[in-house]
Amino acid sequence: MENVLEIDHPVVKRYLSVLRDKNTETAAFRRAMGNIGTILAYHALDHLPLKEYDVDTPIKTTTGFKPAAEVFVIPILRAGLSLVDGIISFMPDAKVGHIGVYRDEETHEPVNYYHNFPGGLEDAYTLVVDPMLATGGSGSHALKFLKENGANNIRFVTLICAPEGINRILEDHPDVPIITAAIDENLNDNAFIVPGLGDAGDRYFGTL
Ligand SMILES: O=P(O)(O)OC[C@H]1O[C@H](OP(=O)(O)OP(=O)(O)O)[C@H](O)[C@@H]1O
Ligand SMILES: O=c1cc[nH]c(=O)[nH]1
Ligand SMILES: [Mg+2]
Repeated sequence: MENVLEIDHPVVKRYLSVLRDKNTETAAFRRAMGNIGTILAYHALDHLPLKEYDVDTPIKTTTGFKPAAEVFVIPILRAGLSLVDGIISFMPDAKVGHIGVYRDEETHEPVNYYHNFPGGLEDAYTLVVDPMLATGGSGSHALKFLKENGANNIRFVTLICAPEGINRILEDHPDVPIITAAIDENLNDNAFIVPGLGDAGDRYFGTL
């Protein structure tokens, strides 16, 4: 699918299996999220623009590279926080902003309750992060809000997607590539991803 990268890697498949397993305890769930966050970041940053500069090795001067844009990581609270440690361990000087969106449990519509973004969204290379892309309502809403605040170079980083959520983002935000570890079957009557992993925020924070 154009604009969608579904990572196909044996180690990712293993971490995903740990995350999906309802018997996985909080500590192991957190570890797997952290490790997979790093792999997602590796792929999400594979088009990060670079600029050249001179590096003096002990032997001679050679060409070095540094990002031509600042990297911003914007988790959608709460569950988006679960991937942040893994992402910033790969990109330690990324700036982290926050957007709070929860999905109303009855209507499934997104509700925005908080935001705090670093200055300079216009020029940043921005990763919007949420492990679950279900109906796509929360993700689409967060992307619209970020664009209204100036962001214009955005990637959506997610662990597990439903086809419904992918279609929603592709339709509402055709300029935003999606990086994911899995595209699952569909949504159930409660708009949960099938087979999914259940409620990512509750499992990561131990609030089940
Ligand atoms: O694609 P959607 O249908 O909008 O569903 C996905 C959203 O649901 C979950 O958040 P939730 O509302 O459970 O909030 P939480 O992160 O605080 O647990 C998840 O982390 C996404 O943000
Ligand atoms: O499957 C789902 C859908 C929305 N939010 C989750 O945490 N899991
Ligand atoms: Mg939740």
